[in-house]
Amino acid sequence: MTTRKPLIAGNWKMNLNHLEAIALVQKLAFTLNDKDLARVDVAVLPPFTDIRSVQTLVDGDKLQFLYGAQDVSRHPKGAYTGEVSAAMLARLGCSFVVVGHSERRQYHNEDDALVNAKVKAVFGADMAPILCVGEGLEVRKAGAHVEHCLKQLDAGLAGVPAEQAARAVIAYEPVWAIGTGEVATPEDAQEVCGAIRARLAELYTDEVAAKSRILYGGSVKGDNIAGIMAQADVDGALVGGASIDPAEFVKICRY
Ligand SMILES: O=C(CO)COP(=O)(O)O
Repeated sequence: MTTRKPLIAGNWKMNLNHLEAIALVQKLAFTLNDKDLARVDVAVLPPFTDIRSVQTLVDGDKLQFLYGAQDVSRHPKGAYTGEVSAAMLARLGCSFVVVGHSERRQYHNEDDALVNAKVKAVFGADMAPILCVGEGLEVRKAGAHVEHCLKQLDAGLAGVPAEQAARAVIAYEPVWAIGTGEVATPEDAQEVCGAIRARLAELYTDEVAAKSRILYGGSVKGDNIAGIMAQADVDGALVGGASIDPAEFVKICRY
């Protein structure tokens, strides 16, 4: 049986100023010890402008943290004003890039084709995408949530070969649970995460499915993480609001 090391990733979104960002990483570094980091992978996902500083802290103090970005350009280079390429992020030591977050799908009109192109750009630069899927409230009420998420998964991974897919991190983030305080039940999280793993086995192989880490995201806090992590197919969490509060994030990492 493949054992998957849990991953707790903090998506800071567009929060914190530069000094607060540095202070947060320093607090996490001070609090999380080798035992914690042997048990779980901990990653922070700052805005682009803070990644270089996070890299300096991680390299300078030989911290065991991972880090990544919240978005990436689909283009490799060239005249794309305002864009940041996957190669640029890889050179900054990023391990992960969030792709297809519902906030980008919703506010920046990112469709499945763009999400797929970004997933490929991230793999092409030897990083791992954190591919987000998740349904809105209407879809859930209609009982079509599993189907909806699998469709987003299929589209996000279209044309991605098995050797890359095994590195993918998939995050199930129901839109109705993001920033609302309304966390999914552990059973809800397991239903969709289990379906995602079964689909990875169909799309690729049992081995790919067994290796891929599947996260839950949406109102994860220190007092609800344990039940979610107890589920067979939940390998970690993508944490928003609680990830910029060091005490709360540490509590989550120590679920
Ligand atoms: O969107 C999320 C992480 O990507 C979840 O955000 P919250 O934890 O604030 O609900």
